[in-house]
Amino acid sequence: MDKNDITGIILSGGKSSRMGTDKGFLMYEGKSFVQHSIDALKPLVSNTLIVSNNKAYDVFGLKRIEDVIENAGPLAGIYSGLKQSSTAYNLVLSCDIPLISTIILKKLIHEIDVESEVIQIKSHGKEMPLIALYNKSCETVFLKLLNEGERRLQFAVNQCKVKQVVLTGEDVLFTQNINTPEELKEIIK
Ligand SMILES: Nc1nc2c(ncn2[C@@H]2O[C@H](COP(=O)(O)OP(=O)(O)OP(=O)(O)O)[C@@H](O)[C@H]2O)c(=O)[nH]1
Repeated sequence: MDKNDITGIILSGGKSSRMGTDKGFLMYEGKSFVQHSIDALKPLVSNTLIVSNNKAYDVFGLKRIEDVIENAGPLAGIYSGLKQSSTAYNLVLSCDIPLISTIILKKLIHEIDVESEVIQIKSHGKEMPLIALYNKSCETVFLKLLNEGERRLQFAVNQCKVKQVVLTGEDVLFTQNINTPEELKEIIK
Protein backbone atom coordinates (compact mmCIF):
# COMPACT_ATOMS: atom_id res chain seq x y z
CA MET A 1 0.00 0.00 0.00
CA ASP A 2 1.36 3.41 -1.03
CA LYS A 3 1.34 6.14 1.62
CA ASN A 4 -0.29 8.45 -0.96
CA ASP A 5 -3.44 6.34 -0.57
CA ILE A 6 -3.64 6.90 3.20
CA THR A 7 -4.61 9.97 5.27
CA GLY A 8 -4.02 10.20 9.01
CA ILE A 9 -6.95 11.47 11.10
CA ILE A 10 -6.39 12.37 14.76
CA LEU A 11 -9.37 13.04 17.02
CA SER A 12 -8.64 15.79 19.54
CA GLY A 13 -12.08 17.00 20.50
CA GLY A 14 -14.29 15.85 23.33
CA LYS A 15 -14.59 16.95 26.93
CA SER A 16 -11.63 15.21 28.64
CA SER A 17 -13.92 15.23 31.69
CA ARG A 18 -12.20 12.30 33.43
CA MET A 19 -8.75 13.89 32.99
CA GLY A 20 -9.94 17.42 33.76
CA THR A 21 -7.57 18.93 31.17
CA ASP A 22 -7.23 18.61 27.38
CA LYS A 23 -5.63 15.16 26.91
CA GLY A 24 -3.84 16.00 23.65
CA PHE A 25 -1.57 18.53 25.36
CA LEU A 26 -0.47 16.27 28.22
CA MET A 27 3.25 15.45 28.09
CA TYR A 28 4.88 12.02 27.92
CA GLU A 29 8.61 11.53 27.35
CA GLY A 30 9.14 15.15 26.27
CA LYS A 31 6.32 15.19 23.71
CA SER A 32 2.64 16.04 23.87
CA PHE A 33 0.21 13.13 23.60
CA VAL A 34 -1.05 14.39 20.24
CA GLN A 35 2.52 14.61 18.92
CA HIS A 36 2.94 10.89 19.73
CA SER A 37 -0.07 10.13 17.49
CA ILE A 38 1.27 12.45 14.76
CA ASP A 39 4.73 10.80 14.82
CA ALA A 40 3.36 7.24 14.76
CA LEU A 41 1.31 8.09 11.65
CA LYS A 42 3.97 10.11 9.80
CA PRO A 43 5.84 7.29 7.96
CA LEU A 44 2.57 5.73 6.76
CA VAL A 45 0.42 8.60 5.49
CA SER A 46 0.51 11.36 2.86
CA ASN A 47 -0.87 13.93 5.31
CA THR A 48 -2.60 14.13 8.68
CA LEU A 49 -5.76 15.98 9.69
CA ILE A 50 -6.56 16.98 13.27
CA VAL A 51 -10.27 17.01 14.11
CA SER A 52 -10.93 19.50 16.88
CA ASN A 53 -12.80 22.74 17.45
CA ASN A 54 -9.89 23.93 19.62
CA LYS A 55 -7.69 26.39 17.67
CA ALA A 56 -4.79 25.63 20.03
CA TYR A 57 -4.15 22.51 17.89
CA ASP A 58 -3.04 24.77 15.02
CA VAL A 59 0.37 24.86 16.71
CA PHE A 60 1.16 21.42 15.22
CA GLY A 61 1.11 22.86 11.68
CA LEU A 62 -1.42 20.33 10.35
CA LYS A 63 -4.77 20.98 8.70
CA ARG A 64 -7.37 21.26 11.46
CA ILE A 65 -10.95 20.21 10.73
CA GLU A 66 -13.86 21.40 12.86
CA ASP A 67 -16.50 18.89 13.98
CA VAL A 68 -19.45 18.90 11.57
CA ILE A 69 -21.72 18.19 14.57
CA GLU A 70 -20.54 19.69 17.84
CA ASN A 71 -20.33 17.65 21.05
CA ALA A 72 -21.45 14.48 19.29
CA GLY A 73 -18.43 12.38 20.26
CA PRO A 74 -15.86 10.41 18.28
CA LEU A 75 -18.32 9.06 15.67
CA ALA A 76 -18.98 12.63 14.49
CA GLY A 77 -15.25 13.36 14.73
CA ILE A 78 -14.36 10.46 12.43
CA TYR A 79 -17.14 11.44 10.03
CA SER A 80 -15.78 15.02 9.90
CA GLY A 81 -12.30 13.72 9.08
CA LEU A 82 -13.47 11.24 6.44
CA LYS A 83 -15.53 13.95 4.74
CA GLN A 84 -12.40 16.09 4.29
CA SER A 85 -10.15 13.21 3.28
CA SER A 86 -9.37 12.61 -0.37
CA THR A 87 -7.85 9.13 0.03
CA ALA A 88 -9.51 5.70 0.04
CA TYR A 89 -7.84 4.67 3.31
CA ASN A 90 -7.72 6.62 6.54
CA LEU A 91 -5.77 5.75 9.68
CA VAL A 92 -7.74 7.09 12.64
CA LEU A 93 -6.16 7.61 16.06
CA SER A 94 -7.29 9.20 19.28
CA CYS A 95 -5.01 11.72 21.01
CA ASP A 96 -4.82 9.79 24.30
CA ILE A 97 -2.62 6.82 23.35
CA PRO A 98 0.93 8.16 23.89
CA LEU A 99 2.56 4.71 23.68
CA ILE A 100 1.32 4.10 20.14
CA SER A 101 3.90 3.15 17.51
CA THR A 102 4.19 2.91 13.73
CA ILE A 103 4.82 -0.86 14.00
CA ILE A 104 1.32 -1.42 15.38
CA LEU A 105 -0.29 0.76 12.69
CA LYS A 106 1.55 -1.16 9.95
CA LYS A 107 -0.32 -4.29 11.09
CA LEU A 108 -3.60 -2.56 10.14
CA ILE A 109 -2.29 -1.65 6.68
CA HIS A 110 -1.10 -5.22 6.07
CA GLU A 111 -4.68 -6.44 6.56
CA ILE A 112 -6.19 -4.27 3.80
CA ASP A 113 -8.33 -6.32 1.41
CA VAL A 114 -11.12 -5.61 -1.05
CA GLU A 115 -13.99 -6.36 1.36
CA SER A 116 -13.08 -4.73 4.69
CA GLU A 117 -14.36 -1.21 5.30
CA VAL A 118 -12.95 -0.93 8.83
CA ILE A 119 -9.89 -2.72 10.17
CA GLN A 120 -9.55 -2.19 13.91
CA ILE A 121 -7.15 -3.22 16.65
CA LYS A 122 -8.38 -5.64 19.30
CA SER A 123 -6.21 -5.46 22.40
CA HIS A 124 -6.77 -6.76 25.95
CA GLY A 125 -9.97 -8.33 24.53
CA LYS A 126 -11.28 -4.87 23.62
CA GLU A 127 -12.15 -3.61 20.17
CA MET A 128 -10.44 -0.27 19.51
CA PRO A 129 -12.20 1.80 16.82
CA LEU A 130 -9.85 4.69 17.67
CA ILE A 131 -6.83 2.72 16.50
CA ALA A 132 -8.27 1.69 13.17
CA LEU A 133 -8.18 2.01 9.41
CA TYR A 134 -11.37 3.31 7.75
CA ASN A 135 -12.33 3.20 4.11
CA LYS A 136 -13.75 6.52 2.91
CA SER A 137 -16.91 4.58 2.00
CA CYS A 138 -17.84 4.59 5.74
CA GLU A 139 -18.58 8.32 5.42
CA THR A 140 -22.04 7.69 3.92
CA VAL A 141 -23.02 5.06 6.51
CA PHE A 142 -21.84 7.26 9.39
CA LEU A 143 -23.72 10.34 8.13
CA LYS A 144 -26.95 8.37 7.88
CA LEU A 145 -26.52 7.07 11.45
CA LEU A 146 -25.60 10.52 12.82
CA ASN A 147 -28.69 12.02 11.17
CA GLU A 148 -30.76 9.34 12.92
CA GLY A 149 -29.28 10.48 16.24
CA GLU A 150 -26.86 7.58 16.63
CA ARG A 151 -23.73 8.42 18.67
CA ARG A 152 -22.24 5.00 19.52
CA LEU A 153 -19.00 4.56 17.60
CA GLN A 154 -18.64 0.79 17.91
CA PHE A 155 -22.28 0.35 16.86
CA ALA A 156 -21.61 2.45 13.75
CA VAL A 157 -18.43 0.50 12.96
CA ASN A 158 -20.38 -2.74 13.20
CA GLN A 159 -22.72 -1.53 10.43
CA CYS A 160 -19.69 -1.70 8.11
CA LYS A 161 -17.65 -4.75 7.05
CA VAL A 162 -15.18 -4.90 9.90
CA LYS A 163 -12.08 -6.95 10.55
CA GLN A 164 -10.08 -7.21 13.77
CA VAL A 165 -6.31 -7.26 14.16
CA VAL A 166 -5.82 -9.06 17.46
CA LEU A 167 -2.69 -8.00 19.36
CA THR A 168 -0.88 -10.40 21.64
CA GLY A 169 2.15 -10.37 23.92
CA GLU A 170 4.08 -7.10 24.34
CA ASP A 171 2.14 -5.47 21.48
CA VAL A 172 -0.85 -4.82 23.75
CA LEU A 173 1.21 -2.32 25.76
CA PHE A 174 1.33 0.13 22.84
CA THR A 175 -2.44 0.62 22.83
CA GLN A 176 -2.90 1.83 26.39
CA ASN A 177 -5.52 4.55 26.60
CA ILE A 178 -4.93 7.32 29.18
CA ASN A 179 -8.19 8.80 30.47
CA THR A 180 -7.55 9.72 34.10
CA PRO A 181 -4.82 11.41 36.21
CA GLU A 182 -4.21 7.99 37.86
CA GLU A 183 -3.57 6.32 34.48
CA LEU A 184 -1.18 9.17 33.59
CA LYS A 185 0.76 8.66 36.84
CA GLU A 186 1.11 4.96 36.02
CA ILE A 187 2.95 5.58 32.73
CA ILE A 188 5.21 8.44 33.89
CA LYS A 189 6.46 6.82 37.10
N1 LIG B 1 -13.22 15.66 17.14
C1 LIG B 1 -13.79 15.08 18.21
N2 LIG B 1 -13.07 14.21 18.94
C2 LIG B 1 -13.66 13.67 20.05
C3 LIG B 1 -14.98 13.99 20.44
N3 LIG B 1 -15.28 13.30 21.59
C4 LIG B 1 -14.17 12.58 21.87
N4 LIG B 1 -13.20 12.80 20.95
C5 LIG B 1 -11.86 12.19 20.90
O1 LIG B 1 -12.04 10.79 20.94
C6 LIG B 1 -11.04 10.18 21.74
C7 LIG B 1 -11.69 9.39 22.86
O2 LIG B 1 -12.40 10.28 23.65
P1 LIG B 1 -13.04 9.85 25.05
O3 LIG B 1 -11.95 9.59 26.04
O4 LIG B 1 -14.01 8.75 24.82
O5 LIG B 1 -13.87 11.14 25.42
P2 LIG B 1 -13.38 12.52 26.00
O6 LIG B 1 -14.52 13.46 25.83
O7 LIG B 1 -12.07 12.92 25.37
O8 LIG B 1 -13.09 12.25 27.54
P3 LIG B 1 -14.13 11.97 28.73
O9 LIG B 1 -14.95 13.22 28.89
O10 LIG B 1 -13.26 11.70 29.93
O11 LIG B 1 -14.95 10.78 28.31
C8 LIG B 1 -10.13 11.31 22.21
O12 LIG B 1 -9.04 11.38 21.30
C9 LIG B 1 -10.99 12.53 22.10
O13 LIG B 1 -10.19 13.69 21.82
C10 LIG B 1 -15.71 14.94 19.63
O14 LIG B 1 -16.87 15.29 19.91
N5 LIG B 1 -15.06 15.44 18.55
